[in-house]
Amino acid sequence: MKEKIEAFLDLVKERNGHEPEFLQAVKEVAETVIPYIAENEIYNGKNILLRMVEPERLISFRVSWVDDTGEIQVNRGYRIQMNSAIGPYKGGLRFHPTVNASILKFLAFEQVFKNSLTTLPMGGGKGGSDFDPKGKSDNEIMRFCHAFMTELFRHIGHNTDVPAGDIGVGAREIGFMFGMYKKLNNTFTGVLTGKGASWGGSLIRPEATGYGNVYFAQNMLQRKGDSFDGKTVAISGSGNVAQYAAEKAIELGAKVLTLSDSSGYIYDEAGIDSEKLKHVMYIKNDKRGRISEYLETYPEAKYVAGERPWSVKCDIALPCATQNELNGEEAKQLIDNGCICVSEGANMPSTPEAIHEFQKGKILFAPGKASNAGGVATSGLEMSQNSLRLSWSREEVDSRLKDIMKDIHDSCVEYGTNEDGTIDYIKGANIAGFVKVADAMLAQGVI
Ligand SMILES: NC(=O)C1=CN([C@@H]2O[C@H](COP(=O)(O)OP(=O)(O)OC[C@H]3O[C@@H](n4cnc5c(N)ncnc54)[C@H](O)[C@@H]3O)[C@@H](O)[C@H]2O)C=CC1
Ligand SMILES: O=C(O)CCC(=O)C(=O)O
Repeated sequence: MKEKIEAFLDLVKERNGHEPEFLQAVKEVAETVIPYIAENEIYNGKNILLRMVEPERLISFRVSWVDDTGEIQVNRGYRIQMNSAIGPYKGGLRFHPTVNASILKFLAFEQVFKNSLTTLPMGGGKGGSDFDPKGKSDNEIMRFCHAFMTELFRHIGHNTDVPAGDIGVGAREIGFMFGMYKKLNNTFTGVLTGKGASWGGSLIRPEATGYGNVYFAQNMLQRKGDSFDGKTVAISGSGNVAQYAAEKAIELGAKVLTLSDSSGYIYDEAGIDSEKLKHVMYIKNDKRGRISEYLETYPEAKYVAGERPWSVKCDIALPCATQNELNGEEAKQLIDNGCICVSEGANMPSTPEAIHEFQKGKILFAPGKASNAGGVATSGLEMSQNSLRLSWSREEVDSRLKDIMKDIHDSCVEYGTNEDGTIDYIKGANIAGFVKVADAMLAQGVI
């Protein structure tokens, strides 16, 4: 089996050798899915995984725009349409200077499995730009988003490809892009999700990824007779996912100790309570400042520049910032400090070495493609509401989100139970996500 997996990975490497993040994501899936394919006759000899690692379409385009000084800026835009076997391409747009084809291909590949896990009919895609929103004025953001959409619009549509937010793309950017799409197409459709509530957005979508991650962790803990109540929680990031993971953890009786950004982390020993979290939301969402500014209002907290929060003693860790933000050494430190559960809010935040430590330590570990699927699931619910021309209440959407996260958890248990009764949530998520897409691909023939 080892040789089979290596031969497959060598082939993928030959074609994508310069794409380390993509190869990392493929390796993690191949290690669990290839043995499953070998055991299941119907998938044998069909090269399904080889087809799944090749995007159906990869679009790259120039985005020219004028900054506030009158200078012309040029960025690169992308949309990766990875797999449409079970529904229209669906997945976020990331605006960050590190964006490149490797990062977007890893995200699009993960998205295919994640969307399949949600039980909703969504294929997988991802896109974005190497545009850096940091320090840009609202007008510059608007001009960039408009310029980006003047090309993207011809590749997407509410039945074709439905983008949404990701790092650097929130409600403000979705608004600007939706406006330009509507103008160019002269149609008001649910072509993007994450829209404002008064113009087609779903309640709870902003909260959904962070809440969903905590619901997933809650399911893992409940299975062991445990809960969030009274637990200490370390969270990385301070953006959309981190903020709402913190909100839900606090609501469930946990004490949130940390938040971070790319410059460092804050550690508040007394706990970041609801009021303090509101202030974080003001710093990050309104002022668009740095997490270190927390100390201007709460000087009793500590700020550690240039570090990540994983040396802080905690019961539960929720990495909610970005890929490869938790390495093997940090994973060891978390376990040595008594951490019992790691649930990924970000996409692929744990390095392979970190995952190895979590598995060796036999602690609860949820891979992002399962635990952060609440965001895209609620995007799926936004698409349903748009089609029905209805808006569901907060309670209705939240209750569906909870049910979906429980279904995803239970699918992971179904496909990921080891002989000793422990659950390999990585294996469970990969196989459960694979089966639905593979069955659809088989039914649709070689296309
Ligand atoms: N927004 C959503 O609905 C979903 C987001 N995700 C994933 O969650 C993660 C966070 O996304 P959002 O919160 O939406 O983005 P955001 O733009 O709202 O926040 C990103 C956060 O990550 C921090 N960050 C970025 N680069 C960093 C670095 N190199 N080191 C440390 N911190 C860094 C930023 O300072 C910020 O706090 C990403 O991995 C994203 O792909 C996953 C599922 C859905
Ligand atoms: O809601 C969506 O379509 C995008 C979510 C996303 O980008 C993700 O799950 O990583």
